Amino acid sequence: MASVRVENLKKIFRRGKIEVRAVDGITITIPDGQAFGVLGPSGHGKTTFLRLIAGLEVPTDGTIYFDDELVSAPGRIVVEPEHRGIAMVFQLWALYPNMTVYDNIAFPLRNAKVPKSEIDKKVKEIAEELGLTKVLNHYPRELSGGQMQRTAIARALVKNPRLLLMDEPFSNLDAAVRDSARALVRKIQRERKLTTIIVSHDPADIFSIAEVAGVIINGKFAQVSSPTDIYDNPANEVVAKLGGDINIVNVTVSGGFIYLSSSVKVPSPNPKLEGKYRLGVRPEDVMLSDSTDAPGMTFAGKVKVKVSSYVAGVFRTVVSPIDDDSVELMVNMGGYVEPGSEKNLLIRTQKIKLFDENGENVTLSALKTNS
Ligand SMILES: Nc1ncnc2c1ncn2[C@@H]1O[C@H](COP(=O)(O)OP(=O)(O)OP(=O)(O)O)[C@@H](O)[C@H]1O
Repeated sequence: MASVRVENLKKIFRRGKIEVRAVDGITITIPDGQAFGVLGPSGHGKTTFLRLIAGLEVPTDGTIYFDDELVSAPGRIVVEPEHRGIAMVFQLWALYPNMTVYDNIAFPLRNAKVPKSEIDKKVKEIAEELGLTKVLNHYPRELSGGQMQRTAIARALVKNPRLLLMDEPFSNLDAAVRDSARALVRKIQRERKLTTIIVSHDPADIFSIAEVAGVIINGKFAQVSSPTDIYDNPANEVVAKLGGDINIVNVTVSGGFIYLSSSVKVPSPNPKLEGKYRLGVRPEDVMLSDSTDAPGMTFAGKVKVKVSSYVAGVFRTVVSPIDDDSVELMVNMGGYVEPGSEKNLLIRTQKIKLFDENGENVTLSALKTNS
């Protein structure tokens, strides 16, 4: 296993006269044994970052070390990808359909010209570890979904990599098997303490596997923290949206209250803030009730239900303050709520976030005041 140390890493692509700064000055250390997740929108440098670590791209600037060994330097690859001890997984599902489980797992070893007897030993060992011994002679079409996943993982791990790199590994799986695939990768990563970097645009991939996550925006890490912290305390509005569904509404903060409309308000978490902000609150931190209180929630005012639709196990219900139709909030409800009905809006105020005009999270910032 290895630690990965990246210093001031840059990759600039040139398309004619246009420069694309795919990776724009990343410095990070991923300790030995850690599962590190890279979350980011499409086209913001996730794959390029991973390819630089793999040695498939030459850095424009900056250095990469595996432990204390320099592997990439400005303008040159010092250690070739095949000598880095890495396994790369692009899609967990992608087994070779015309090869047996045995041959699928043996493939990377044959490629590396490992002697036959050693291949046999290693394939059998990893098959035993992953419960595949009985299906070594089966073809992928004869496997259950779980066996396919385990075969793909066995193939990634058979060379005993010191670093596992995964690029959107679950994107081709159906929702039902995706969860078990994530759980399996997490279990194996934790058991083996295998340094792992997983990149995805899907927060569920990152949050279910990574111990530490970095959010990459425009080739830079906008935030590096625990997944929980990224979800609960996003550095800015873009990170907040990448982390999951969030209501964002324009608000006025005045006299210690945040006004969503003139009649819907909650206490401000920061008495120093005054003026116009954008409020962020996740659907699970808002509820509708006939009562004005619920544990941990604050009554904000009266709202009218606009739409209630069933999505993935919850009724996504859109409401507006009764005195301002232009403000909309999405609330997750356990049952259908009749459009047109009036309800009390309750908000878990300790979970709200306030963003300034630059999108920065100023919820608890003592320095930023607009007075
Ligand atoms: N070989 C290349 N030549 C020119 N531009 C490139 C090349 N590879 C990537 N880019 C550009 O660099 C930027 C970052 O691309 P990258 O693939 O790293 O993003 P990403 O976050 O992985 O996106 P996605 O999730 O869509 O794969 C994009 O603007 C992309 O068009």
